Parts: sequence; structure tokens; C-alpha cells
Amino acid sequence: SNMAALPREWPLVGMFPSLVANLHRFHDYSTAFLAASGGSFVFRGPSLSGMRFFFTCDPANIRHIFVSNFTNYPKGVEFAAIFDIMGDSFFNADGESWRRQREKVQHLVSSPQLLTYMAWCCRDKVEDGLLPFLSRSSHAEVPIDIQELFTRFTFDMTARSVFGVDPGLLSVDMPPLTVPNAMEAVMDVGFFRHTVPASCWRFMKRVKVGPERQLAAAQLELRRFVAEMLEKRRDGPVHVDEVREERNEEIVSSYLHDPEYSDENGRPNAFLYATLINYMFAGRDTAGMSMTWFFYNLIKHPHVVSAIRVELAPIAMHKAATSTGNNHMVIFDPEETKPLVYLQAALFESMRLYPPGPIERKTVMADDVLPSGHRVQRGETILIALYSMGRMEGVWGEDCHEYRPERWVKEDGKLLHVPSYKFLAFNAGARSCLGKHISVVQMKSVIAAMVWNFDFEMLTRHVVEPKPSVVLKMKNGLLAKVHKRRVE
Ligand code: HEM
Repeated sequence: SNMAALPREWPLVGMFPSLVANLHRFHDYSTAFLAASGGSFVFRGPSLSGMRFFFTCDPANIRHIFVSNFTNYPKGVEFAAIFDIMGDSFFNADGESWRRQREKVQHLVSSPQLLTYMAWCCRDKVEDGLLPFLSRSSHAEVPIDIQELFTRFTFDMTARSVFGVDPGLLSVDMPPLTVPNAMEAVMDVGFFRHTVPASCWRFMKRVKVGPERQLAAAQLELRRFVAEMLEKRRDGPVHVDEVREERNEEIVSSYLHDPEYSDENGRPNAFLYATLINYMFAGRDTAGMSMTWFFYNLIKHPHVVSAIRVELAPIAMHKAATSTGNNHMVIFDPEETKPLVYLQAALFESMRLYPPGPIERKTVMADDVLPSGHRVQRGETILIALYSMGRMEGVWGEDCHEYRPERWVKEDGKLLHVPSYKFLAFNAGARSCLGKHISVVQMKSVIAAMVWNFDFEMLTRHVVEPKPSVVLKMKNGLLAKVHKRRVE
């Protein structure tokens, strides 16, 4: 193993100086010390601060923590304090409250009306927003930021599913990204709060300085946004869509008349606000980031693009023969792209290397010994490094750093099943993502429409790297040129 990759420990300050020096490249830094220490590592901050993290990316430990001994590893109260904007909602909750909330979400995301509505929201945004935007950019020959495009796209689509209202961030006038920026600030400051002793950020919060001041403004903006959406929803005929001529079943409608989510006057309470904000976080940038990194990998690997087009060709040919109009662009229905194995392999391979949530956090309830042999103590914090797990030779083989969709395809041509404790992008065990199926199906159809109708070319000299955050956002975006494809 490579000892040079291990952080140096100093008297009093512990490994804190090493962390500070490597903060700008945090995910690669932690990958290096995890690889050098066999997949698990105890990080000690200043001795008096109580800052101490048990890092792991060992699938055996992850299985133990997320699946077999799930009840011994809650998120914990410190997690809920760090993401305080989510209040008591499902992202922060543990125990009985979490179980009840999860049941409600589960019921909701299996309702055919909601699924139909969400599928329609996605398709409509592709047809009326995404493809026209790409068409205009292709004509104008100006580079676009694919990350920003997906931010706008997933924001509109998610807000529609949650509130039944379209905020119109992907409209022709390209309004400012005030609310998505506020959401990004929550995640950036969530990361910052992990990198300093807890007493330190709490003090900064109290006196409102630095990142804490920025976070307070962002939280205000998010609550204002929810109020505005609820207002618009009540006022307008917005939620009864004239195009579809049927009642929409957006997410909020299942909460509005629930006494647990209203105050004594029947108005939305703080719990409902937190829950709606939570939904916006759950479904929006997760999909946006997955698709952005997917495009990054596609642009770098043209043969993967060709292979995807080969898979799409039979569907597209059939459509070209049967459909007319739409500016000669082909749109794929989720039902059509759902069975495509290579497209899914290429997407999962991208999410293996670039999981939108690169770290998970758990707390230890009772002292325990992990499968790796490490002892963990009550109250200790465990950080699970998903980004690093994709880069462990012991887990994924010597070619783990390579983007290679083929590793997901079995000899019989079917998709390889990888257990979730080894491919953790959608979480594993009892708390696994409830939107996985919906978003995989949607992302495949969105990517298919883009890849079939357009060519993308990355700007030379544009540097792509993740910024230090609890989500895997690109620091400088993903700048690319777009060309309309001519398909004979
Ligand atoms: C590419 C898209 C997505 C990815 C990568 C993703 C990933 C994840 C991850 C990692 C978690 C665990 C978070 C944690 O406990 O710390 C999670 C939880 C969750 N996700 Fe997703 N998600 C995606 C899309 C969605 C969508 C579209 C929805 C909503 C329809 C959704 C609903 C949920 C819910 C409700 C939970 C909480 C589960 C629980 O705590 O019991 N997700 N997701």
C-alpha cells in the first residue's frame, strides 16, 4: 500500500492541516487514503474538537451498515442539524417517524396517476424545452453549459411533479437560477459543516458569518419558493392541465389535507414545507448530475455514443416512418427505451464513477465490530465514500478507473445485476431510493432523445472537476458545442 497517501497526523491539530490542504480535491484525496488503507480509515481532527470520522468504502462494511445491521446505524441528530432546512422530513428522520413517512412516499410513488403525470412532465419538457433549446444553440453555434441545461430541465420537471406548477426556468428568456442556486448553497454549506468542528459552524451560524450567512439567505429563498408555488397552485387553473384535459395527481395534493401537515387553520405547516423542499432535493439535481456526468463520459467516449445509436436505430426508424412534424426530431417514449440494455449499462457505469451523492453519513447506536475488523463506538460518525468505492481495484478490478459500459453486460446480453451495497448510487437496504425506477426510466428516454438528434463536442482546454460538496456538482460546468445530427 502507498503510505504517502495517508494524511499526516500532528500533535493537537491531528489530521486537520492535511484536510484543509486537500479540500479543493476532497473526493480524490479520500479515495487515495482509502485505497492505501484497504478501504477503511479513521480520520482524526483536532484532539479537543471531537472531530473524528470513520471513513469506509468496503462493500462488506456497507452491507453490514445499510442492510444486515440497519437499526444500529441511524442518520443521527448531527445529520439532521447539518441539513436543518429539511426539518423533520424523511431525509433527516430516523426511527418511527421515518418509517411512517417512507410508507406514505412509497404509497404515492406507486400510484398510476402520479406515474403517468410524472412521465408526461418529463416528455413535455423534452419536447417543448430541451430539444428546442438544443436546436437554437446548434443554429446559433454558441457553446452551452450542459450542467446548467440539466439544472433548468430537472428543476422545471420536478417542480411540476411536486406542485403541479411550471417555474419556467427552461423558457426562452432563461430567467436567473435563484432557487437552484439556493439549493446548491444548502449542499455546499452541508459539506462545509463536515469540515470544521461542530462547535465552530454552530458559532458562525449564531453570529451569521461566512458560509453560514449565505446558508441563512438560501433557506429563506427556499421557503419563499414553496410559498410562491403553493400560492400559484391555488390561484390558477395551472394544476388542471388544459392540454391533457384531466386532473393532475401532483405530489403535494396527497399532503394538503393531511392533518399532520397542516396547522390548526388548515394551512401548510413547517413539516409540509420541509417535506416539499425535501422532494425538490430528492428528485432534482440527483437526476441532473447523473445526466451531466453521463454526457461528460459520452463526449469522451465516442464509441459508446455509436453503440447507443445502434441500439436506438430500430426504434427511431420505426418512428420516422410513422410520425411527422416536430422539426424532424425523434422523441423516445420511456416504454421504448426501458428495455435497452446498453443504454442502461452506459448510464450505470457513469453513476458508478460519478454517484450524484458521493458520501453518505451514519451514526453508531451501540458499539460494534465491522466485517473489516474495525471497532466502532456508540456516537461515532461513519462516512461512506461512494465515489471512492467506484475506484477501488479490490471492488471493481484493475480497470476500475476506466469508463467501460461493457462491464455491466453479461455474456447472454442481459444487464449484470450488481448488489446495491457495491453500487450504492441509489442507496442500499431499508432506506434505498424510492425514485430509482422512475428516474432511471426517465433519464434513459431523455438521453436517448439528445443523443439521437444531436452531436456534442467538448471545448478543448475546458477542465471538468467536481467541486467540494455533498453532491457531485461540476466546478466549472460542462461546456460543449451542439450540432444537429442529420440522420438519413
Ligand atoms: C438519479 C436520480 C436519483 C438518485 C441518484 C437518487 C439517490 C438517492 C439516494 C443516494 C438516497 C439516500 C439518501 C440518504 O438516505 O442519505 C435516496 C433516497 C430517496 N430518494 Fe432518491 N435518487 C434519485 C431520484 C429520486 C426521485 C426522482 C425521487 C422521487 C420520486 C426520489 C425519492 C427518494 C426518497 C423518497 C428517498 C428517501 C428514502 C428513505 O430515506 O427512506 N429519488 N435517493
